[in-house]
Amino acid sequence: MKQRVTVLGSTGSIGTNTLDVMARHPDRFEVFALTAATRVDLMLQQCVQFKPRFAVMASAPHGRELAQKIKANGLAIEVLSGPDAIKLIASHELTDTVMAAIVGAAGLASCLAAARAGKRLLLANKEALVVGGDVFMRAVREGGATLLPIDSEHSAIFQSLPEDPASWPQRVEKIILTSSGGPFRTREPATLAGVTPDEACAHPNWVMGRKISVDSATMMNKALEVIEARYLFDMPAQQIEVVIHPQSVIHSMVQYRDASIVAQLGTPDMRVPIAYGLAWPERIASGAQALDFRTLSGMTFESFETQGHRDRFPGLQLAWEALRAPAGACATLNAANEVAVAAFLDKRIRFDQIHHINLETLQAVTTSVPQTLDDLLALDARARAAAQRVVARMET
Ligand SMILES: NC(=O)C1=CN([C@@H]2O[C@H](COP(=O)(O)OP(=O)(O)OC[C@H]3O[C@@H](n4cnc5c(N)ncnc54)[C@H](OP(=O)(O)O)[C@@H]3O)[C@@H](O)[C@H]2O)C=CC1
Ligand SMILES: CC(=O)[C@@H](O)[C@H](O)COP(=O)(O)O
Ligand SMILES: [Mn+2]
Repeated sequence: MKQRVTVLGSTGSIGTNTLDVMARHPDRFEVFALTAATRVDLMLQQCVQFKPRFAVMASAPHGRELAQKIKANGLAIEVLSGPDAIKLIASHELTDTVMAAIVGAAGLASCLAAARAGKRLLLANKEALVVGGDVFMRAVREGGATLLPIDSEHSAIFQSLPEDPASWPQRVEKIILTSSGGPFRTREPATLAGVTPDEACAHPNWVMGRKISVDSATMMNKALEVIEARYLFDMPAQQIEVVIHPQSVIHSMVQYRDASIVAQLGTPDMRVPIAYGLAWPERIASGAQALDFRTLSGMTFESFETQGHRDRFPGLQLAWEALRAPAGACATLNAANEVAVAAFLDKRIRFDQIHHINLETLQAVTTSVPQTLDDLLALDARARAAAQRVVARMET
């Protein structure tokens, strides 16, 4: 029987790559539902090609626009709108697999719904786990969901770990996350105040959405990934390390107690971890090119402690600081960062101010240990309001 897949965030970079992989295997996969926020015309094209049972837009006006176009094209697809509709199809009894590819904490509620409904949950939406933390992982356990990482580093780690999670604490010395260093790896820290959103989004190796691209440029992406690894693999924060590897060939590594290191390598193409998640434990064609070692010019590594990286990327350290604080600190950090990145992309603040907003918000918001989705959403809202106040002060 075919896997019936729901793609949350189907119009984004991960969403379109997911549909690309699925289209290569019509015998294995069918699209059950698609969701998007603003790109109605792309959603319509996807509906024409994949004929899902449901198409969901995040807001009612976009839902109405899509419904008109679906009707005009004579398609028999049910159009819904709003966050509750996204939750509904993420947990629908007729879907087996949910690709979580909404950007930001906006994806948290649908991830939790899929987890509680026991779905095979393919997690690209790292912010949902950073915000959800233990609440998220509890929902996965209690719902009996299968959680598979899509983030390239976490897919690499998952592929490099032994099959039995019970053996990880005894066997694993540490996790080594690789980071490209982004577009500003060699840039003088003092000049970062003047960079534009387009410069920040010009990632040297990966083509991605604008929010994650800015995160790569500040290395907040790696901070979020440290927190993501902490929860996904139940790994103490002090056993997670970051090394700068500008070529993005090694996607991450696991170091074992005997000093052996196991890594996953490949060209920088998200269709590889997506195909792995869709087919796991099997392997299927992804459409990506394999590495050609005869033409690979080299692999290099830089310590975070050298070449001014600490000054260039002050945000990375916040991951370990947030993980040392009460659990809500990770949600606060994420909310601040989402607000700061949006303000930078809107040209309301400078690039170097992103870190100051994150730091100040972390200091301003007192955190507790959230127990429920409502607790998390309330904390997220409080942290966003605090971050907006810092942005407003910086704008003037
Ligand atoms: N891109 C990549 O290579 C990687 C991405 N990730 C993670 O995957 C997630 C998606 O990233 P990416 O694909 O780059 O992002 P994009 O910005 O390209 O896509 C985001 C998707 O989410 C939808 N969306 C945005 N806001 C909302 C909302 N409030 N409610 C519902 N849907 C919404 C968008 O709809 P619309 O476009 O219609 O407005 C779009 O479909 C992020 O968490 C990112 O960190 C992780 C590893 C690699
Ligand atoms: C493709 C992917 O998983 C991104 O998170 C990517 O890793 C970004 O690269 P850097 O954050 O290492 O620059
Ligand atoms: Mn990543």
